[in-house]
Amino acid sequence: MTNEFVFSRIAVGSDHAGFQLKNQLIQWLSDQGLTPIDCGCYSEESVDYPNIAEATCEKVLSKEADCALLICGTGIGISIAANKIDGIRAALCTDCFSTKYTRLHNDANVICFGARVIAGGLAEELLSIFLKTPFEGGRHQRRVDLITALEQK
Ligand SMILES: O=C(CO)[C@H](O)[C@H](O)[C@H](O)COP(=O)(O)O
Repeated sequence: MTNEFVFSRIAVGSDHAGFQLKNQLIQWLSDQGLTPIDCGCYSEESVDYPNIAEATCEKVLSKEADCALLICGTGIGISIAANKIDGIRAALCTDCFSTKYTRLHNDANVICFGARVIAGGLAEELLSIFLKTPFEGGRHQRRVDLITALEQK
């Protein structure tokens, strides 16, 4: 990992369970000089995470954002929803190793957190790793291409 960010515009979305962590991480992104794009939700009123996943991932597909961060209670529901969208490779991350390798090997373009699972400090650390780690390409590009081909079936 370098100290340089490889992404600068980050679409950020959460459901009600992730609302507080979303706000913390939006502040952290701004503090790093990056550009967070807040895709909601905008309060702790209950909302449905598939709608948030769709609205947030749309920013990546339209190239308004370079990548996205999604948060729900466990991170599972919102990552399942995001991975139904063509062109999205969403990774639910809870540790440094997986976070690094989902960028190096999977070219993940969405990182997901469970706000009821990990603390804010770890989330900041993982987000930093994700945003600073480039895709390795090579044999991994072939595998990512095979994933993309699955979307056409
Ligand atoms: O979908 C989830 C589980 O994968 C998310 O954690 C949601 O945030 C959670 O289900 C929301 O639960 P709530 O009881 O409606 O707050």
